Amino acid sequence: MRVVVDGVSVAIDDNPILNGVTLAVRSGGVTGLVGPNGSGKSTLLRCLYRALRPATGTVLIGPDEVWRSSARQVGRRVAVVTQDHDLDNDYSVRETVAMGRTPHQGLLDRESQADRDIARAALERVGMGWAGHRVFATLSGGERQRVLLARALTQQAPVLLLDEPTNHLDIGAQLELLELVRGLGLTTIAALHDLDHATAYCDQLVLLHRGRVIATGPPADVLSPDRVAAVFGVRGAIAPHPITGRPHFVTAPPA
Ligand SMILES: Nc1ncnc2c1ncn2[C@@H]1O[C@H](COP(=O)(O)OP(=O)(O)OP(=O)(O)O)[C@@H](O)[C@H]1O
Repeated sequence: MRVVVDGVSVAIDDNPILNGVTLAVRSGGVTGLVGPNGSGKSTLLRCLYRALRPATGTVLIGPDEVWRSSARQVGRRVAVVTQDHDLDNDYSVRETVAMGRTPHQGLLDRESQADRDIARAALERVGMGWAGHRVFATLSGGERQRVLLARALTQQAPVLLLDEPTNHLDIGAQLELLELVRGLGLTTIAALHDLDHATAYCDQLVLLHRGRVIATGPPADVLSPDRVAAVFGVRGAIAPHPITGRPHFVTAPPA
């Protein structure tokens, strides 16, 4: 399912946060949102999952404008894993993952066997099948992150939004999660800090700087040494990976 953002601007307390952001994300690919701290990545994602209404501009998920759709309609099309872990409750892991079925259920519907099967399969898929009975808030940060991905998969939405999905994960789990996400075949948009992961796992990158899109395209085009120096203040280059031979981003402090 395509995602099209057209002229989206957001201001908070008169401070411009996003400024005329326009981009198109094709169906089924992985798009990385990259940019320095505070460049607007999370804010843009919030506009996509209907948590924040832009002052101007439109967001299309498939054929429908997000703010002309109900939260429930958007919930069937867009699943999201954010950094905000709600720990102020004692929901079990199983209950947390089952919440992903909400957009598919009527107000008075009870959880069906099919709902339970979908949730269980998602939990198994992220390697957390053993944790169903645990209280979500008692899990480690990395375990919680995987459970929230399972909840997103349980939503069975064609578009997956991820805000720093590898945060809290050890290096092996980071690569495992990125491989898993790539293999899902969903239209995925992920805010990523690690430019090497962005290079290795994304079909296209969107580089944000001070709320504006500076460049979009394949990682090797977007992360040119000049642009990386101008935006991040470091020396960076894409070179063949010594193990895989595939493009990989390497960085060095300023000369
Ligand atoms: N509710 C808010 N009130 C005031 N300023 C905000 C609010 N939300 C975001 N901002 C500001 O908007 C800018 C963009 O924030 P955002 O979280 O989108 O950036 P980001 O690129 O995701 O950053 P990071 O990489 O640090 O997570 C920042 O300067 C932030 O301080």
